[in-house]
Formats: sequence, C-alpha cells, structure tokens
Amino acid sequence: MTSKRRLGVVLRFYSNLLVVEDLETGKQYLCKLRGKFKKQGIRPITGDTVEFTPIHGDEGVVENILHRRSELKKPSVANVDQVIVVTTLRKPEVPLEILDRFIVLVEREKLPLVLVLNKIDLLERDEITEFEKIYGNLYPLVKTSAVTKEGISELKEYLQGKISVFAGMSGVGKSSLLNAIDENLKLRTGEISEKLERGRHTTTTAQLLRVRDGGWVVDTPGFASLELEGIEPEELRYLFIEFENDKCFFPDCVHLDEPECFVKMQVMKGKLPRSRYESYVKMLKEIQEKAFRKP
Ligand SMILES: Nc1nc2c(ncn2[C@@H]2O[C@H](COP(=O)(O)OP(=O)(O)OP(=O)(O)O)[C@@H](O)[C@H]2O)c(=O)[nH]1
Ligand SMILES: [Zn+2]
Repeated sequence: MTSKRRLGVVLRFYSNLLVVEDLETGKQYLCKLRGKFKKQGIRPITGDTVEFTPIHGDEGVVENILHRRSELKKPSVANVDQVIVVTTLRKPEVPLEILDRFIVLVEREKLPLVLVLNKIDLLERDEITEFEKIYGNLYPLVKTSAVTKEGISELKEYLQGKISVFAGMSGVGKSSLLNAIDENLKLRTGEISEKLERGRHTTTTAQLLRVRDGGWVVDTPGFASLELEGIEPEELRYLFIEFENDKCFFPDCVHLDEPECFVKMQVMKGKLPRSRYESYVKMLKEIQEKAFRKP
C-alpha cells in the first residue's frame, strides 16, 4: 500500500473527525488528526488546505495545515476568497444603508466583494439603472433572478475555483440562488457524511459545499450581525472605497463639518452618490457615540 501525501481542503467536522476533499481528484476522505496537533494546540478549521495521507478506502490522516490566506471569524472559515453580497430592491426593499453596512464589514475583512442584485424579475429597467449608477463602478455587479434564472451562469463563473461566503439580509434569496446554481447543493454532502449522519455525530461548524461547476460555498451566511464593533471613527472613511480621503484640506478630515472637504464637495456636485455619503454619516455618528459612551 502506498501512502503518499496529498493536498486537500477541509469541508467539515464531525467532533474529532474531519472530511477532506482531495484537491486533485475531488474524492472525499474521512480523516483523523495527527497527535501533534493537540500537543501544539493547533487545529485546522473549515476551509484550511491540509496535507493528508490516505490510509485505506476513504480514510486518511491529516499531517499538516498549510498557511492560511485569510480567516473569517463568523462563521469560522479559512481561506475565504470572496464575499457575495446579495441585495434586493423589492420584496424586501433592502435599505441602501443596510447594503452599505454589509459592504463596510466585508471591506473591513479586506475580502474581495461581488455584489448581486437579485429578484430583477420584480424590477423596472430604470430601478436597475439607478442602482447600477451607485454601485456599478465600485464592485463587480451581477443582476440575477432565481425565478427566471437570469444572471445565474454569470454568478457561477464568479464562484469558479474559489471559496465564497454569501451575505445579505434575510429574504433576499441567498438559498434560492444557491439552489439555482446547483440544485443538489444542499444534498451534496457525500457518502461519508451520510454514513456518519446515520450515527449520532452532528456537525456544528461551518461546512464548505462543493458547487457542481467548480468552487465551494460556505453553508452559513456571513456577517449575520451588522454591528460596527471595533471600527475606529478614523478608519470608516477608508471602508468607503470611492472616497478620495487625501484630497480634503485637513488630512484627518472625517467629512462632517470640516471646511474645504473634498468628499462633501463631490456629493454636492453629484459626483458621489448622496446615499453612500448619508450611509457613511449615519455609521460614523453611531461609532462616535459608542466611543463616547465607553468608560
Ligand atoms: N420573484 C423572485 N423571488 C425570489 C427570487 N429569489 C428568491 N425569491 C423568493 O424570496 C423568498 C426568500 O428567498 P430565500 O432564498 O429563502 O432567501 P434567503 O436570503 O436565503 O433568506 P434567509 O434564509 O432568511 O437568510 C422565497 O420566497 C423565494 O422564493 C427571485 O429572484 N425573484
Ligand atoms: Zn473631508
């Protein structure tokens, strides 16, 4: 029996066992951890790339964790490549301020963002155009309908070869989009986990689901809490990526009441969307108030 080490991605956990997908063959292995991990106090998390040795059949042992490119805390997933922020303008009408909050939180994690405007089957042409005017130049924007399937293949292309987290307010259609992308997504947990689920093991951590045409999606939405916890008042302006913060008269300008503020001038001239600026001001005031209330 050959026991060559292979590279895999951690899909999910069952107490002390983990399911690893071979990066080359796509085959899934139920793995144990080498004892050294416990001694060293290190544990792989969902999304980690690991070196593992197949033992027999579909079992293996994890030998090493490779360098983590990124680590999201809620849900706890390593190596997330991008966040897909889904929003809608009707049913529900997601306030732009809520969308901007999602964007700020993703920017804070320094993760690439793809914006999805879903339920376009419910929208008039000019509603879409207006939305595009604000966000079209900031982020890749995919317009979709889980009902008519418009934009689904474009969205699939963004998922190719990447680990993606979906985010967005309740009811915008995150699950519906995943179903439209791959109708087996919810079921595709592999034979290994079926075997386990018949036992009493359950998985409590986030899981990666394999997308049929390539890529993985995290099974739990990201950024469930829209708290701006930990963001400094001086930091917020950099999370609005279109603000040209270095052009104001005062270098530390936070674009509120300072004179000769370039950002406010741009809003006045219509070169910067008012809604984005208003979201910024609301969030800034909220952060400032919290900072003030701190003992
Ligand atoms: N008209 C229309 N309805 C849609 C579309 N996508 C989803 N819906 C409907 O919107 C409702 C909510 O969709 P879900 O996929 O459950 O939304 P979600 O974002 O996963 O919601 P949470 O699980 O609460 O976070 C369902 O009734 C869907 O059928 C769409 O593109 N067009
Ligand atoms: Zn300014």
